[in-house]
Amino acid sequence: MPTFTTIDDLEPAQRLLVRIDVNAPIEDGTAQDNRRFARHAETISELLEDGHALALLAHQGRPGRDTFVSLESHADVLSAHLDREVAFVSDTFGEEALEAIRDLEPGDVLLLENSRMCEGELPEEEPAVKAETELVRTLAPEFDAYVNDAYSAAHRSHASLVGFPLVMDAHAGRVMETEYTANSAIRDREFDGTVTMVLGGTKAEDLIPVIEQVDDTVDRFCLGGIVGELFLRADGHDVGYDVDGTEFFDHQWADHRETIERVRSEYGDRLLLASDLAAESDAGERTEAAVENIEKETSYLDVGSETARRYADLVRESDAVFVKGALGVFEDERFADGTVSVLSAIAETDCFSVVGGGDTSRAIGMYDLEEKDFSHVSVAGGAYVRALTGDSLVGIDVLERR
Ligand SMILES: Nc1ncnc2c1ncn2[C@@H]1O[C@H](COP(=O)(O)OP(=O)(O)O)[C@@H](O)[C@H]1O
Ligand SMILES: O=C(OP(=O)(O)O)[C@H](O)COP(=O)(O)O
Repeated sequence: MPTFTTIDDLEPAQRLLVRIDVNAPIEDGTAQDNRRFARHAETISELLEDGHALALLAHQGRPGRDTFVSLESHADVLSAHLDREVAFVSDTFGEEALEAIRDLEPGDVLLLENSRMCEGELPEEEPAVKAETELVRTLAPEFDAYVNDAYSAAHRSHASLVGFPLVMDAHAGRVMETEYTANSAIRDREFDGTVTMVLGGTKAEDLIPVIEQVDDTVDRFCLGGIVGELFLRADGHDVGYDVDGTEFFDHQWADHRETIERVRSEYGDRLLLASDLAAESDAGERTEAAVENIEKETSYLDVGSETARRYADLVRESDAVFVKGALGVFEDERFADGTVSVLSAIAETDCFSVVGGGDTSRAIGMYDLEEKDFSHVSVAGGAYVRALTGDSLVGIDVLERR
């Protein structure tokens, strides 16, 4: 049972600072809808119905990446889900933001600018240090209470997530509460039979520690995506290198090479890698190659069809399956085979299954799969896998410590 308080414990009609996580895929500078908007919209609606006035705090991307953009378009996506206007101010805690915050009336909702554009939000530091940042010190006195609904970012010790609970009344929102309950139940559960974990996506730093920490529970790991390509590089294949200006591989390889090589040699056959990969041909079509024949200058965008079938078969034989991260760029139909084959195989069976990741869980809606065919679909990625390992999440720790 969680030991944090929730929005049920709020006094009526308060001025609330609500941390949500609408970190989303970006196309042409604009936020694309993912499941996070709909889930947070439910918390927001409930708070508005209770007569609160809300300022929403959120982040998008990381400095230096293409996805590091303003939250202006996020306000539009959220407005569509809420069926009411979400005002936006292109400032987080400066004069313009404070003016907009002070104008809030009960029932109003205002989205503040990307918190990662503020000094002090990043990097990861102790909550007590974050509580001293200008962001926290300026915004806290403007509100009666802080609500953290951003479960999917709760593994980050950033100011907007861990600073406020140290200096003001703070509660968990509905997404925080439901994800915490679901993911803790998974963590505490014992499984009979074969447990498979499918790991992909872009963030090796989040996934590699997980492999070692869930070692007792998980029988085999099926790897794909950028993370899988880094492991293929460790096997000496010509893949997992940055080409065409991509910035996925070389810095992750520099940071995690030793761990990747160690995990690869320790886990041997329990760690399954792609035997073929798919890329885009000059004619714009999907083309495939066995890993022995891949070329260093090609950008690979999905596992190949032989690998997709093999992973899907392993999923069908499993009693529990955990997925984090896509096996390819599923947003493009040509490169969705790996991800969709695995998800469809899960949906066909009655195994216990959890699919996590803000991007990955989006594939369920995009490819006409139904949420009811999965035991739990988490809007969190890194936070969910960390919770699976039994590690606590700092954003929840600070709520519990209150
Ligand atoms: N080979 C690849 N090249 C580029 N992007 C990839 C590749 N494989 C997977 N991806 C991308 O990984 C993203 C999901 O990764 P990530 O953000 O780490 O996971 P999540 O948000 O689901 O936790 C997908 O949007 C997908 O496009
Ligand atoms: O999308 C997120 O994480 P996820 O991709 O692991 O689900 C969170 O918003 C955290 O973002 P970050 O991984 O840039 O710190």
